[in-house]
Amino acid sequence: MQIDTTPLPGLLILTPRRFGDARGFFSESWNRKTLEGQGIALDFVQDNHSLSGQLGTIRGLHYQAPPHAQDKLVRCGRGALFDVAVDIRRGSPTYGQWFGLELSAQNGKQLLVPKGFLHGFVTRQPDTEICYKCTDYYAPDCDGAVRWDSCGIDWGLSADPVLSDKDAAALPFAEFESPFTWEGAA
Ligand SMILES: Cc1cn([C@H]2C[C@H](O)[C@@H](COP(=O)(O)OP(=O)(O)O[C@H]3O[C@@H](C)C(=O)[C@@H](O)[C@H]3O)O2)c(=O)[nH]c1=O
Repeated sequence: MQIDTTPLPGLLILTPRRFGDARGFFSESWNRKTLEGQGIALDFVQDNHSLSGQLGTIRGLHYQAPPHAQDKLVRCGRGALFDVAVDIRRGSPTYGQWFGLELSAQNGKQLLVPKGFLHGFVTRQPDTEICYKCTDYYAPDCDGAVRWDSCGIDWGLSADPVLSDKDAAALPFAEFESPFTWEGAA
């Protein structure tokens, strides 16, 4: 697995090796033992998969608060998306900063989004599927959202995005009080 850092401490890009042949390719998108050897020890307990039909669909920006905060390993199963994480660890040298990366079925890249980050994405192709593993179970009482257009993110949109009612009504970043601290970061 190739591991690349980003400008935001703890946010990593994981690119699995692909073994190509006449049928296509094989790759290990997660291997606990291998990754532990590379300094990433995580216990994933839930695997999520969603489909967004329309190009320009945004899901986000989401987090789960402690005690059910989640690390997420995100990849694209079909199509292409621009995946975004925002540092919300109070006291972090990069608090409030965002990083985005194209994840596609073709490039196979994965974003490892640790606890203490908002996460969201915009689809860059119709019928795009996202798959992500999480280190804690879904906990609706700890579910939180910040408005997609309140963090200065360049989503690369040429029209209004498709949003859920929940995401359209989310709190702007300026009014958001993060439950995460830099000191609490693993
Ligand atoms: C996230 C989640 C949702 N659900 C249910 C609740 C709801 O009825 C339905 C749709 O939920 P949402 O609208 O929150 O789905 P969605 O907007 O796709 O939410 C996801 O967005 C991305 C960006 C993330 O980072 C995820 O952690 C998650 O927050 O699915 C679960 O049963 N388990 C889960 O883990």
